[in-house]
Amino acid sequence: MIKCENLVKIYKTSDLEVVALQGLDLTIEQGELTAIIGNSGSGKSTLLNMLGGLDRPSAGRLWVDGKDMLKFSERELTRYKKETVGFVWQNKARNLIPYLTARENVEIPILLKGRRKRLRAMELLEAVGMSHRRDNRLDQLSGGEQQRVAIAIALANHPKLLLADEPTGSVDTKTAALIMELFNRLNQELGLTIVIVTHDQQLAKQVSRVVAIRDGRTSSELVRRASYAERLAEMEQEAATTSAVEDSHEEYVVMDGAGRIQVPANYLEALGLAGSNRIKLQLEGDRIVMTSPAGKPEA
Ligand SMILES: Nc1ncnc2c1ncn2[C@@H]1O[C@H](COP(=O)(O)OP(=O)(O)OP(=O)(O)O)[C@@H](O)[C@H]1O
Repeated sequence: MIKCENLVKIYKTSDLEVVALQGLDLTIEQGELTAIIGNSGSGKSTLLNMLGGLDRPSAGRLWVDGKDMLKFSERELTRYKKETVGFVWQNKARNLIPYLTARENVEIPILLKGRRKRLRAMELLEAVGMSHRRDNRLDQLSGGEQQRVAIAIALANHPKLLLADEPTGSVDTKTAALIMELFNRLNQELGLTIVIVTHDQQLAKQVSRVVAIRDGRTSSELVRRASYAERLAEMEQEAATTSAVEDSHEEYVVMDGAGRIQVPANYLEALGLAGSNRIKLQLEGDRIVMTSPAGKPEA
C-alpha cells in the first residue's frame, strides 16, 4: 500500500535548510495498522504530510496505492486527497466545526446527496459509536467524543488509507486507549490501512506494528509478539501498566532495498565498535556474524 525509498524532505526557509527526512525507507502493506513513534522533530509529521499528499518530497521514491506520488500533477494530487486518504488531526479545529451538530459535521465531506448523504452520516456515526449523540453540537461533546466524530469525517468517502497525527494528543489516557481501540476495530472490520503518529509509547503498545523514526530515518521496528485478542486479555489484567513497548513487541532493525542496516548505537558501544568504519561480516549457517576488525567475534 505504501512504499518509501530513500525519501528526503528538505524545508527551505530564507537562510536555512532543514533536512526533515533524510533517506527514509518504509513499506506498509494493505490492511496494516502501524504506529510511527519518534522524538519531537524526528520527522513524523513530515512523513504523514508526504503520505497524505499535503506536501511533496524533495527526493527519493514514494508509492501509495500503486501510484507514484512524485509524478502526480496538481489535479491528480487533489483527487488523491479527496478519494484515497482520510485525515485525523490532533488539532480539533482542523477537523470540526463547533457550532454544527455531530451529524452535520459528518455530512459536510460526503459527496452523496439528500437522503443518501444523511444515511451515510448515520452509518459513520454508528461505526464510531456516536450515533446517540448525533444531534448534539460539537461544543457540547467531550474531547474524546469530538475525536470520534473527526474519525467518522475522515472515513466519509471510503478512504483506502487513514492517517492520524497525534489523534489522542489532547485527551486523557483512558479516552486515548478507547480511541486506539476504535482504530484497531476499524482496521479489522473494514480492512483499512491506518498510520498513526504518536509520541506515546503506551499507546503504541496497542498497535501490532510500531516503526521508530530517528533523525528523519526509520531506525527500528517493533512487531507485536501476541495476537490482538491475546494482547487485549493481557491489557485487561495489567490495566495500568507502565512497561515499555519493547516488552510486548519484538524489535527489528530496518533494512533498505540495498541491504543496508543501521546497527543500534548501544550494541556498537557495548562491543567497543562505536566509531569503527569497518566490520567483518561472515555467513555462518543461518546467521550473519559481525566481527571486529581485530578478528575477535563480536556479535
Ligand atoms: N514547514 C516547515 N518549514 C521548516 N522546517 C520545518 C517545517 N516543518 C517541519 N520542519 C522541521 O522539520 C523537522 C521535522 O519536523 P516534524 O514536524 O516532521 O517532526 P515531528 O517528529 O512530527 O515532531 P513533533 O512530534 O514535535 O510534531 C523539524 O526540525 C522541524 O523543525
